[in-house]
Amino acid sequence: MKFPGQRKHKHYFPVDARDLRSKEVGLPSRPVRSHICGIAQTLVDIEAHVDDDLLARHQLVKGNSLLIDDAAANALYAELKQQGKIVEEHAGGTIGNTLHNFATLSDERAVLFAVMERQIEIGSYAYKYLSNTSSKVDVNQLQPVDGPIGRCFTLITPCGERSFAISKGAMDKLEPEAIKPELVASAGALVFASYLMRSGDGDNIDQAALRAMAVAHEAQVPVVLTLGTRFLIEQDPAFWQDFIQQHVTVLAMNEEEAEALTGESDPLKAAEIALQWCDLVLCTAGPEGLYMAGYCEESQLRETEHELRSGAIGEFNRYEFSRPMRRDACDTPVKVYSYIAPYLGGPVEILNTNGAGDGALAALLHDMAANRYHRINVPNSAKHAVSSLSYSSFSQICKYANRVSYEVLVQHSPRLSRGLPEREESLEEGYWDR
Ligand SMILES: Nc1ncnc2c1ncn2[C@@H]1O[C@H](COP(=O)(O)OP(=O)(O)OP(=O)(O)O)[C@@H](O)[C@H]1O
Ligand SMILES: Nc1nc2c(ncn2[C@@H]2O[C@H](CO)[C@@H](O)[C@H]2O)c(=O)[nH]1
Repeated sequence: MKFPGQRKHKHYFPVDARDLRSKEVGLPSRPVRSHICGIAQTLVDIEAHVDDDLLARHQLVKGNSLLIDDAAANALYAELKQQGKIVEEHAGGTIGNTLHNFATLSDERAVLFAVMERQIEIGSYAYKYLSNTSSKVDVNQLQPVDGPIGRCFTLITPCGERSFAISKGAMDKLEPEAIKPELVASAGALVFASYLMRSGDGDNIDQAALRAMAVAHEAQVPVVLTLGTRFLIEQDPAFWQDFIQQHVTVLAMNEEEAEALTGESDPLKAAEIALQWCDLVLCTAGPEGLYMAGYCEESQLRETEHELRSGAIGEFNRYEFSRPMRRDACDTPVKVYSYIAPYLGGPVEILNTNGAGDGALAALLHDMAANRYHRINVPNSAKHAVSSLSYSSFSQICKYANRVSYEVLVQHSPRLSRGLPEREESLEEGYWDR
Protein backbone atom coordinates (compact mmCIF):
# COMPACT_ATOMS: atom_id res chain seq x y z
CA MET A 1 0.00 0.00 0.00
CA LYS A 2 1.43 3.33 -1.05
CA PHE A 3 1.07 6.29 1.21
CA PRO A 4 -1.92 8.33 0.05
CA GLY A 5 -1.83 12.03 -0.60
CA GLN A 6 1.23 13.82 0.59
CA ARG A 7 4.13 12.63 -1.47
CA LYS A 8 7.06 14.60 -0.17
CA HIS A 9 8.92 12.36 2.23
CA LYS A 10 7.20 9.07 2.88
CA HIS A 11 5.84 7.21 -0.09
CA TYR A 12 4.98 3.99 1.67
CA PHE A 13 3.50 3.25 5.00
CA PRO A 14 6.09 2.70 7.68
CA VAL A 15 4.34 -0.61 8.41
CA ASP A 16 6.15 -2.09 5.40
CA ALA A 17 9.55 -1.39 6.96
CA ARG A 18 8.78 -2.41 10.48
CA ASP A 19 11.59 -2.54 13.01
CA LEU A 20 12.25 -5.40 15.43
CA ARG A 21 10.07 -3.92 18.13
CA SER A 22 6.99 -4.91 16.14
CA LYS A 23 7.51 -8.51 17.30
CA GLU A 24 7.43 -7.39 20.93
CA VAL A 25 4.06 -5.72 20.51
CA GLY A 26 2.69 -8.73 18.65
CA LEU A 27 2.27 -7.23 15.19
CA PRO A 28 2.24 -9.52 12.14
CA SER A 29 5.71 -9.82 10.55
CA ARG A 30 4.31 -9.19 7.05
CA PRO A 31 1.64 -6.55 6.57
CA VAL A 32 -1.84 -7.92 5.93
CA ARG A 33 -3.03 -6.72 2.52
CA SER A 34 -6.28 -4.92 1.94
CA HIS A 35 -8.50 -4.59 -1.12
CA ILE A 36 -11.62 -2.83 -2.36
CA CYS A 37 -14.46 -4.20 -4.52
CA GLY A 38 -16.40 -2.60 -7.36
CA ILE A 39 -19.37 -3.58 -9.49
CA ALA A 40 -18.92 -2.35 -13.04
CA GLN A 41 -20.47 -2.25 -16.49
CA THR A 42 -17.73 -3.40 -18.86
CA LEU A 43 -17.35 -0.61 -21.43
CA VAL A 44 -14.78 0.54 -23.94
CA ASP A 45 -14.78 4.29 -24.65
CA ILE A 46 -14.69 5.28 -28.32
CA GLU A 47 -13.55 8.89 -28.23
CA ALA A 48 -14.44 11.24 -31.09
CA HIS A 49 -14.49 15.01 -31.56
CA VAL A 50 -17.75 16.02 -33.21
CA ASP A 51 -19.93 19.08 -33.82
CA ASP A 52 -23.29 19.79 -32.22
CA ASP A 53 -25.00 18.89 -35.45
CA LEU A 54 -23.88 15.26 -35.19
CA LEU A 55 -25.39 14.98 -31.71
CA ALA A 56 -28.69 16.34 -33.02
CA ARG A 57 -28.71 14.03 -36.06
CA HIS A 58 -28.24 10.98 -33.86
CA GLN A 59 -30.81 12.17 -31.29
CA LEU A 60 -28.19 12.47 -28.55
CA VAL A 61 -28.33 14.96 -25.70
CA LYS A 62 -25.33 17.08 -24.78
CA GLY A 63 -23.83 16.09 -21.42
CA ASN A 64 -26.05 13.04 -21.06
CA SER A 65 -25.25 9.32 -21.20
CA LEU A 66 -27.95 7.69 -23.33
CA LEU A 67 -28.53 4.04 -24.12
CA ILE A 68 -28.81 3.45 -27.88
CA ASP A 69 -29.90 0.34 -29.78
CA ASP A 70 -27.73 -1.70 -32.16
CA ALA A 71 -28.99 0.02 -35.31
CA ALA A 72 -28.26 3.47 -33.90
CA ALA A 73 -24.83 2.33 -32.66
CA ASN A 74 -23.90 0.89 -36.05
CA ALA A 75 -24.99 4.08 -37.85
CA LEU A 76 -23.03 6.25 -35.42
CA TYR A 77 -19.92 4.08 -35.62
CA ALA A 78 -20.04 4.00 -39.43
CA GLU A 79 -20.28 7.79 -39.64
CA LEU A 80 -17.47 8.42 -37.14
CA LYS A 81 -15.25 5.87 -38.86
CA GLN A 82 -15.96 7.12 -42.36
CA GLN A 83 -15.18 10.72 -41.35
CA GLY A 84 -12.02 9.67 -39.50
CA LYS A 85 -13.27 11.22 -36.26
CA ILE A 86 -12.29 8.47 -33.83
CA VAL A 87 -9.19 9.63 -31.94
CA GLU A 88 -8.82 6.89 -29.35
CA GLU A 89 -10.42 3.70 -28.10
CA HIS A 90 -9.68 2.85 -24.50
CA ALA A 91 -11.11 0.96 -21.57
CA GLY A 92 -13.75 3.01 -19.75
CA GLY A 93 -16.83 2.73 -17.54
CA THR A 94 -17.05 4.83 -14.41
CA ILE A 95 -16.22 2.04 -11.98
CA GLY A 96 -13.70 0.32 -14.25
CA ASN A 97 -11.86 3.65 -14.39
CA THR A 98 -12.14 4.19 -10.67
CA LEU A 99 -10.83 0.72 -9.76
CA HIS A 100 -7.99 1.00 -12.26
CA ASN A 101 -7.00 4.43 -10.91
CA PHE A 102 -7.29 3.23 -7.31
CA ALA A 103 -4.97 0.28 -8.08
CA THR A 104 -2.52 2.51 -9.95
CA LEU A 105 -2.35 5.05 -7.13
CA SER A 106 -2.25 2.66 -4.19
CA ASP A 107 -0.55 -0.47 -5.55
CA GLU A 108 -3.34 -2.45 -3.89
CA ARG A 109 -5.86 -4.93 -5.21
CA ALA A 110 -9.21 -3.82 -6.61
CA VAL A 111 -11.66 -6.66 -7.24
CA LEU A 112 -13.74 -6.13 -10.39
CA PHE A 113 -17.20 -7.70 -10.42
CA ALA A 114 -18.28 -7.42 -14.05
CA VAL A 115 -18.88 -9.48 -17.19
CA MET A 116 -16.35 -10.40 -19.85
CA GLU A 117 -16.63 -12.08 -23.25
CA ARG A 118 -16.06 -15.81 -22.95
CA GLN A 119 -13.85 -15.99 -26.08
CA ILE A 120 -11.52 -13.07 -26.61
CA GLU A 121 -9.87 -12.30 -29.94
CA ILE A 122 -6.66 -10.32 -30.10
CA GLY A 123 -7.46 -6.71 -30.96
CA SER A 124 -11.16 -6.98 -30.01
CA TYR A 125 -12.80 -4.54 -27.60
CA ALA A 126 -12.68 -7.13 -24.84
CA TYR A 127 -8.96 -7.52 -25.47
CA LYS A 128 -8.49 -3.75 -25.39
CA TYR A 129 -10.42 -3.54 -22.14
CA LEU A 130 -8.27 -6.11 -20.38
CA SER A 131 -4.99 -4.89 -21.75
CA ASN A 132 -5.86 -1.33 -20.62
CA THR A 133 -6.60 -2.45 -17.09
CA SER A 134 -4.00 -2.36 -14.31
CA SER A 135 -2.61 -5.74 -13.31
CA LYS A 136 -3.57 -4.82 -9.75
CA VAL A 137 -7.23 -4.98 -10.76
CA ASP A 138 -8.31 -8.50 -9.88
CA VAL A 139 -10.10 -9.89 -12.95
CA ASN A 140 -10.43 -13.41 -11.55
CA GLN A 141 -14.05 -12.87 -10.60
CA LEU A 142 -15.25 -11.77 -14.04
CA GLN A 143 -18.41 -13.55 -15.15
CA PRO A 144 -18.13 -14.97 -18.70
CA VAL A 145 -20.90 -13.99 -21.13
CA ASP A 146 -21.63 -14.94 -24.73
CA GLY A 147 -22.35 -11.45 -26.07
CA PRO A 148 -19.96 -8.52 -26.61
CA ILE A 149 -18.98 -6.05 -23.87
CA GLY A 150 -20.43 -2.53 -24.08
CA ARG A 151 -19.25 0.40 -26.18
CA CYS A 152 -19.40 3.97 -24.94
CA PHE A 153 -19.23 6.57 -27.72
CA THR A 154 -17.57 9.50 -25.98
CA LEU A 155 -18.41 12.50 -28.11
CA ILE A 156 -16.61 15.74 -27.39
CA THR A 157 -18.13 18.91 -28.82
CA PRO A 158 -16.16 22.15 -29.42
CA CYS A 159 -17.36 23.59 -26.07
CA GLY A 160 -15.41 20.79 -24.30
CA GLU A 161 -18.56 19.02 -23.02
CA ARG A 162 -18.66 15.23 -23.41
CA SER A 163 -21.80 13.30 -24.28
CA PHE A 164 -22.07 9.54 -24.11
CA ALA A 165 -23.99 7.09 -26.28
CA ILE A 166 -23.99 3.59 -24.82
CA SER A 167 -24.34 0.45 -26.87
CA LYS A 168 -24.71 -1.84 -23.91
CA GLY A 169 -24.03 -5.28 -25.38
CA ALA A 170 -23.91 -7.75 -22.49
CA MET A 171 -22.56 -5.25 -19.92
CA ASP A 172 -25.63 -5.58 -17.64
CA LYS A 173 -25.69 -9.39 -17.59
CA LEU A 174 -23.89 -9.70 -14.27
CA GLU A 175 -25.73 -12.16 -12.01
CA PRO A 176 -25.98 -11.93 -8.20
CA GLU A 177 -24.15 -15.30 -7.95
CA ALA A 178 -21.06 -13.64 -9.44
CA ILE A 179 -20.65 -11.60 -6.25
CA LYS A 180 -18.34 -13.34 -3.78
CA PRO A 181 -19.62 -12.40 -0.32
CA GLU A 182 -16.31 -13.17 1.41
CA LEU A 183 -14.49 -10.69 -0.84
CA VAL A 184 -17.06 -7.97 -0.22
CA ALA A 185 -17.17 -8.57 3.54
CA SER A 186 -13.38 -8.24 3.83
CA ALA A 187 -13.08 -5.17 1.57
CA GLY A 188 -12.11 -1.63 2.51
CA ALA A 189 -15.03 -0.33 0.42
CA LEU A 190 -17.64 -1.43 -2.09
CA VAL A 191 -18.11 1.00 -4.98
CA PHE A 192 -20.67 1.22 -7.78
CA ALA A 193 -22.37 3.80 -10.00
CA SER A 194 -25.98 4.93 -10.34
CA TYR A 195 -25.89 3.75 -13.98
CA LEU A 196 -26.39 0.17 -12.75
CA MET A 197 -29.90 0.88 -11.63
CA ARG A 198 -31.09 1.56 -15.18
CA SER A 199 -30.49 -2.00 -16.39
CA GLY A 200 -33.46 -3.35 -18.36
CA ASP A 201 -35.73 -6.36 -17.91
CA GLY A 202 -33.86 -9.63 -17.86
CA ASP A 203 -30.57 -7.97 -16.85
CA ASN A 204 -29.59 -8.49 -13.24
CA ILE A 205 -26.63 -6.23 -12.55
CA ASP A 206 -28.85 -4.14 -10.26
CA GLN A 207 -29.72 -7.28 -8.28
CA ALA A 208 -26.03 -8.17 -8.10
CA ALA A 209 -25.34 -4.71 -6.69
CA LEU A 210 -28.12 -5.03 -4.11
CA ARG A 211 -26.73 -8.39 -3.01
CA ALA A 212 -23.25 -6.93 -2.60
CA MET A 213 -24.62 -3.95 -0.68
CA ALA A 214 -26.47 -6.23 1.74
CA VAL A 215 -23.22 -8.10 2.47
CA ALA A 216 -21.29 -4.83 2.84
CA HIS A 217 -23.90 -3.46 5.19
CA GLU A 218 -23.78 -6.56 7.39
CA ALA A 219 -19.96 -6.41 7.55
CA GLN A 220 -19.83 -2.62 8.11
CA VAL A 221 -17.96 -2.12 4.84
CA PRO A 222 -18.47 1.45 3.52
CA VAL A 223 -20.74 1.51 0.47
CA VAL A 224 -19.66 4.15 -2.05
CA LEU A 225 -22.02 5.40 -4.77
CA THR A 226 -21.05 7.69 -7.63
CA LEU A 227 -23.87 9.47 -9.45
CA GLY A 228 -23.35 8.98 -13.20
CA THR A 229 -25.21 11.79 -14.89
CA ARG A 230 -27.67 14.45 -13.75
CA PHE A 231 -30.22 13.29 -16.34
CA LEU A 232 -30.59 9.98 -14.54
CA ILE A 233 -30.99 11.57 -11.11
CA GLU A 234 -33.45 14.29 -12.12
CA GLN A 235 -35.87 11.65 -13.46
CA ASP A 236 -36.61 10.64 -9.87
CA PRO A 237 -34.64 12.48 -7.15
CA ALA A 238 -36.86 11.04 -4.39
CA PHE A 239 -35.90 7.50 -5.42
CA TRP A 240 -32.19 8.38 -5.18
CA GLN A 241 -32.54 10.20 -1.86
CA ASP A 242 -34.24 7.15 -0.42
CA PHE A 243 -31.71 4.80 -2.04
CA ILE A 244 -28.77 6.74 -0.60
CA GLN A 245 -30.37 6.82 2.83
CA GLN A 246 -30.88 3.06 2.79
CA HIS A 247 -27.60 1.88 1.31
CA VAL A 248 -24.88 4.49 0.96
CA THR A 249 -22.05 5.60 3.25
CA VAL A 250 -20.07 7.78 0.83
CA LEU A 251 -21.58 9.73 -2.08
CA ALA A 252 -19.55 11.10 -5.00
CA MET A 253 -21.10 13.45 -7.55
CA ASN A 254 -20.45 16.57 -9.60
CA GLU A 255 -22.26 19.83 -9.02
CA GLU A 256 -24.92 19.14 -11.66
CA GLU A 257 -25.76 15.75 -10.20
CA ALA A 258 -25.77 17.37 -6.75
CA GLU A 259 -28.34 19.90 -7.95
CA ALA A 260 -30.49 17.19 -9.52
CA LEU A 261 -30.43 15.26 -6.23
CA THR A 262 -30.99 18.11 -3.80
CA GLY A 263 -32.50 20.96 -5.85
CA GLU A 264 -29.62 23.18 -4.68
CA SER A 265 -27.23 24.66 -7.26
CA ASP A 266 -24.55 25.69 -4.75
CA PRO A 267 -22.26 22.62 -4.42
CA LEU A 268 -21.43 23.28 -0.76
CA LYS A 269 -25.06 23.68 0.21
CA ALA A 270 -26.00 20.62 -1.88
CA ALA A 271 -23.30 18.59 -0.12
CA GLU A 272 -24.69 19.69 3.24
CA ILE A 273 -28.20 18.63 2.24
CA ALA A 274 -26.88 15.23 1.10
CA LEU A 275 -25.38 14.68 4.58
CA GLN A 276 -28.87 13.93 5.87
CA TRP A 277 -28.79 10.73 3.76
CA CYS A 278 -25.16 9.59 3.96
CA ASP A 279 -21.98 10.05 6.00
CA LEU A 280 -19.49 11.58 3.59
CA VAL A 281 -19.82 13.56 0.35
CA LEU A 282 -17.32 14.34 -2.41
CA CYS A 283 -18.69 16.96 -4.77
CA THR A 284 -16.55 17.98 -7.75
CA ALA A 285 -17.35 21.25 -9.48
CA GLY A 286 -15.30 21.32 -12.71
CA PRO A 287 -13.19 24.50 -13.04
CA GLU A 288 -14.29 25.62 -9.56
CA GLY A 289 -12.51 22.71 -7.85
CA LEU A 290 -14.04 20.33 -5.35
CA TYR A 291 -15.78 20.11 -1.99
CA MET A 292 -16.01 17.52 0.73
CA ALA A 293 -18.58 17.36 3.50
CA GLY A 294 -18.95 14.91 6.34
CA TYR A 295 -19.14 14.34 10.06
CA CYS A 296 -16.68 14.25 12.93
CA GLU A 297 -17.09 13.63 16.64
CA GLU A 298 -16.96 16.94 18.50
CA SER A 299 -14.09 15.87 20.77
CA GLN A 300 -12.00 14.87 17.70
CA LEU A 301 -12.36 18.13 15.77
CA ARG A 302 -9.16 19.76 14.55
CA GLU A 303 -9.09 23.41 13.52
CA THR A 304 -7.65 24.36 10.17
CA GLU A 305 -4.46 26.35 9.85
CA HIS A 306 -5.66 27.68 6.50
CA GLU A 307 -7.56 30.89 5.97
CA LEU A 308 -11.21 30.59 6.95
CA ARG A 309 -13.61 30.59 4.00
CA SER A 310 -17.25 31.56 3.84
CA GLY A 311 -19.78 30.71 1.18
CA ALA A 312 -23.29 29.32 1.46
CA ILE A 313 -22.07 28.27 4.94
CA GLY A 314 -20.04 30.71 7.04
CA GLU A 315 -16.42 29.76 7.86
CA PHE A 316 -17.25 26.34 6.51
CA ASN A 317 -13.68 24.99 6.50
CA ARG A 318 -13.00 25.68 10.21
CA TYR A 319 -12.57 21.99 11.08
CA GLU A 320 -11.17 20.69 7.77
CA PHE A 321 -8.08 19.22 9.52
CA SER A 322 -10.42 16.63 11.14
CA ARG A 323 -10.86 13.10 9.81
CA PRO A 324 -14.26 12.00 8.46
CA MET A 325 -16.34 9.63 10.62
CA ARG A 326 -19.65 7.88 10.19
CA ARG A 327 -22.40 9.91 11.84
CA ASP A 328 -23.39 6.87 13.92
CA ALA A 329 -19.83 6.58 15.26
CA CYS A 330 -20.09 10.08 16.78
CA ASP A 331 -21.67 10.87 20.16
CA THR A 332 -21.94 14.51 19.13
CA PRO A 333 -21.62 14.67 15.34
CA VAL A 334 -20.44 17.96 13.89
CA LYS A 335 -20.62 18.72 10.16
CA VAL A 336 -17.24 19.44 8.60
CA TYR A 337 -16.49 20.88 5.15
CA SER A 338 -13.47 21.48 2.99
CA TYR A 339 -12.83 23.00 -0.44
CA ILE A 340 -9.95 23.31 -2.84
CA ALA A 341 -9.49 25.13 -6.15
CA PRO A 342 -8.04 23.15 -9.10
CA TYR A 343 -4.39 22.16 -8.76
CA LEU A 344 -2.19 24.88 -10.33
CA GLY A 345 -5.43 26.60 -11.37
CA GLY A 346 -6.00 23.78 -13.86
CA PRO A 347 -3.78 22.59 -16.71
CA VAL A 348 -2.68 24.97 -19.47
CA GLU A 349 -4.23 22.57 -21.96
CA ILE A 350 -7.01 20.18 -21.05
CA LEU A 351 -6.90 17.15 -23.34
CA ASN A 352 -10.11 15.62 -22.08
CA THR A 353 -12.15 16.20 -18.90
CA ASN A 354 -13.56 12.68 -19.21
CA GLY A 355 -12.94 10.78 -15.98
CA ALA A 356 -11.66 13.71 -13.90
CA GLY A 357 -14.36 12.98 -11.32
CA ASP A 358 -13.58 9.24 -11.36
CA GLY A 359 -9.95 10.17 -10.61
CA ALA A 360 -10.98 12.23 -7.59
CA LEU A 361 -13.06 9.34 -6.29
CA ALA A 362 -10.14 6.92 -6.75
CA ALA A 363 -8.02 9.17 -4.53
CA LEU A 364 -10.70 9.19 -1.82
CA LEU A 365 -10.98 5.39 -2.02
CA HIS A 366 -7.21 5.10 -1.72
CA ASP A 367 -7.30 7.12 1.47
CA MET A 368 -10.17 5.06 2.86
CA ALA A 369 -8.41 1.78 2.02
CA ALA A 370 -5.19 3.10 3.52
CA ASN A 371 -7.01 3.71 6.78
CA ARG A 372 -8.24 0.15 6.88
CA TYR A 373 -4.79 -1.17 5.97
CA HIS A 374 -3.22 0.84 8.76
CA ARG A 375 -5.90 -0.24 11.26
CA ILE A 376 -5.36 -3.92 10.45
CA ASN A 377 -1.58 -3.66 10.65
CA VAL A 378 -1.13 -1.16 13.46
CA PRO A 379 -4.33 -1.61 15.48
CA ASN A 380 -2.91 0.10 18.56
CA SER A 381 -2.04 3.28 16.76
CA ALA A 382 -3.52 6.41 18.30
CA LYS A 383 -5.04 7.00 14.87
CA HIS A 384 -7.58 4.26 15.53
CA ALA A 385 -8.68 5.24 19.03
CA VAL A 386 -11.84 6.41 17.28
CA SER A 387 -13.21 4.85 14.13
CA SER A 388 -12.64 7.15 11.14
CA LEU A 389 -13.60 6.55 7.53
CA SER A 390 -10.26 7.72 6.14
CA TYR A 391 -6.57 7.92 6.96
CA SER A 392 -6.22 11.65 6.23
CA SER A 393 -8.16 14.80 7.03
CA PHE A 394 -10.88 16.34 4.86
CA SER A 395 -8.39 18.97 3.78
CA GLN A 396 -5.69 16.51 2.78
CA ILE A 397 -8.09 14.29 0.85
CA CYS A 398 -9.35 17.33 -1.08
CA LYS A 399 -5.79 18.14 -2.13
CA TYR A 400 -5.06 14.60 -3.12
CA ALA A 401 -8.31 14.14 -5.08
CA ASN A 402 -7.73 17.41 -6.88
CA ARG A 403 -4.16 16.49 -7.71
CA VAL A 404 -5.29 13.21 -9.24
CA SER A 405 -8.04 14.92 -11.30
CA TYR A 406 -5.39 17.23 -12.74
CA GLU A 407 -3.44 14.22 -13.95
CA VAL A 408 -6.53 12.88 -15.75
CA LEU A 409 -7.19 16.23 -17.44
CA VAL A 410 -3.81 16.26 -19.15
CA GLN A 411 -4.36 12.93 -20.93
CA HIS A 412 -6.99 11.48 -23.28
CA SER A 413 -7.83 8.34 -21.36
CA PRO A 414 -9.85 8.47 -18.12
CA ARG A 415 -7.38 5.91 -16.76
CA LEU A 416 -4.04 6.95 -15.32
CA SER A 417 -1.10 5.40 -17.13
CA ARG A 418 1.05 5.65 -13.99
CA GLY A 419 0.83 6.71 -10.35
CA LEU A 420 1.61 10.23 -9.19
CA PRO A 421 5.29 11.22 -9.29
CA GLU A 422 7.23 10.04 -6.26
CA ARG A 423 8.37 13.60 -5.74
CA GLU A 424 6.51 16.59 -7.06
CA GLU A 425 8.99 18.38 -9.28
CA SER A 426 6.90 21.47 -9.79
CA LEU A 427 7.24 24.73 -7.93
CA GLU A 428 4.01 23.77 -6.30
CA GLU A 429 5.64 21.17 -4.08
CA GLY A 430 4.45 23.48 -1.32
CA TYR A 431 0.88 22.65 -2.41
CA TRP A 432 0.83 19.85 0.14
CA ASP A 433 1.90 22.24 2.89
CA ARG A 434 -0.62 24.97 2.15
N1 LIG B 1 -11.95 23.12 -16.72
C1 LIG B 1 -11.27 22.74 -15.63
N2 LIG B 1 -10.26 23.49 -15.16
C2 LIG B 1 -9.57 23.11 -14.06
N3 LIG B 1 -9.82 21.99 -13.36
C3 LIG B 1 -10.82 21.21 -13.77
C4 LIG B 1 -11.60 21.53 -14.93
N4 LIG B 1 -12.52 20.55 -15.09
C5 LIG B 1 -12.32 19.67 -14.09
N5 LIG B 1 -11.30 20.06 -13.28
C6 LIG B 1 -10.78 19.34 -12.10
O1 LIG B 1 -11.28 18.01 -12.14
C7 LIG B 1 -12.13 17.76 -11.01
C8 LIG B 1 -13.32 16.91 -11.43
O2 LIG B 1 -13.97 17.53 -12.53
P1 LIG B 1 -15.52 17.46 -12.84
O3 LIG B 1 -16.31 18.11 -11.77
O4 LIG B 1 -15.67 18.00 -14.22
O5 LIG B 1 -15.78 15.88 -12.79
P2 LIG B 1 -16.96 15.04 -13.41
O6 LIG B 1 -17.97 15.91 -14.06
O7 LIG B 1 -17.43 14.11 -12.34
O8 LIG B 1 -16.15 14.21 -14.50
P3 LIG B 1 -16.39 12.72 -15.03
O9 LIG B 1 -17.84 12.40 -14.88
O10 LIG B 1 -15.96 12.78 -16.47
O11 LIG B 1 -15.50 11.83 -14.24
C9 LIG B 1 -12.52 19.14 -10.49
O12 LIG B 1 -12.79 19.09 -9.12
C10 LIG B 1 -11.25 19.95 -10.81
O13 LIG B 1 -10.25 19.71 -9.82
N1 LIG C 1 -20.70 2.27 -16.14
C1 LIG C 1 -21.03 3.24 -16.98
N2 LIG C 1 -20.13 4.15 -17.32
C2 LIG C 1 -20.51 5.11 -18.18
C3 LIG C 1 -21.82 5.19 -18.71
N3 LIG C 1 -21.88 6.30 -19.51
C4 LIG C 1 -20.64 6.87 -19.48
N4 LIG C 1 -19.82 6.15 -18.70
C5 LIG C 1 -18.39 6.33 -18.40
O1 LIG C 1 -18.13 7.50 -17.69
C6 LIG C 1 -16.71 7.66 -17.77
C7 LIG C 1 -16.35 9.06 -17.35
O2 LIG C 1 -16.77 9.30 -16.06
C8 LIG C 1 -16.35 7.29 -19.20
O3 LIG C 1 -15.12 6.59 -19.23
C9 LIG C 1 -17.52 6.41 -19.64
O4 LIG C 1 -17.14 5.10 -20.04
C10 LIG C 1 -22.76 4.18 -18.33
O5 LIG C 1 -23.94 4.14 -18.74
N5 LIG C 1 -22.30 3.23 -17.47
